[in-house]
Amino acid sequence: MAITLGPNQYGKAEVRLVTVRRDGPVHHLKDLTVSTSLRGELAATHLTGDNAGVLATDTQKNTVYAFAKEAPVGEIEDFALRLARHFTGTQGNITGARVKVDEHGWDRIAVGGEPHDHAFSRSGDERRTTAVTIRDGRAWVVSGIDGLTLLKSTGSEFHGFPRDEYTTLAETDDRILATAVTAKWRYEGEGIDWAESHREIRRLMLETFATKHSLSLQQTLYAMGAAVLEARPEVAEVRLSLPNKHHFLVDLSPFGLKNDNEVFYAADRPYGLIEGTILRDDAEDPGPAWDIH
Ligand SMILES: O=c1[nH]c(=O)c2[nH]c(=O)[nH]c2[nH]1
Repeated sequence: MAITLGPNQYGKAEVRLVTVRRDGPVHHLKDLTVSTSLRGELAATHLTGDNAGVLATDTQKNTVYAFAKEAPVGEIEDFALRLARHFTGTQGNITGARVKVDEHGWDRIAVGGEPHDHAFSRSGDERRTTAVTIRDGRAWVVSGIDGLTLLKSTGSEFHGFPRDEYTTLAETDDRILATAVTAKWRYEGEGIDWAESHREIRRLMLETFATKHSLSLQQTLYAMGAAVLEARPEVAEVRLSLPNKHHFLVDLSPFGLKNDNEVFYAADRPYGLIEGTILRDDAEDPGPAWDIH
């Protein structure tokens, strides 16, 4: 029985790339997931382990990040074409390349009806939620928002934290702050215009995220909940669960490129998870709180 190598390809899957183009105070965001896959004369590595023709998948990933800095990403079709032509044009044994790019949409957060310069909410994925509990004939309504992803490309710092022998995190006075909001708020009473209340609570949380200069996600969390309680008397308590969706600056210096807060690796895990409850101190106590959430 003869065994042969059939069709094969290799590449880096799902490179998470976020770029911020800074035109003065107005920032433009691109959020892409890029996958590369190369084909060609690759028998040697499979059959003998000779890697002379294997452009490392790590190099393919670096190329994605470096290309994002060397010229504006532009339309995803153009970006994919540039990358695919590069791989097939520079590696003698690579005769085919497939570059897939998914673009994730972001809308500018509206503040006072005007699109914000550097704060965005991701399109899609968001859900409006409610959980109603009847206990001893009494109704408790807890409504909320799930999967509302927000990002600000400046206006966020994190420093002053303790440094022990395990601390490596650099202090920063300008970072991307991104999160996916899970919010639950407990209503006081029932005769409420639920739709209007939801719309206004959402607006208050988004505007606060956009405009509050952040020294920590914890501070932003508190400000978002407090803004709701200050403006909406029908709400007794707000609970927020905010993952810190880290965006790491890509080190482009090995390629002779400077990264002025423009090219980021959007990590999906692990992530910080910041959670908290913001309460009105005169709110009625619903009893064991988790029963109604
Ligand atoms: O806003 C933040 N809060 C933290 O507690 C924390 N921890 C960390 O590593 N980065 C951040 N950012």
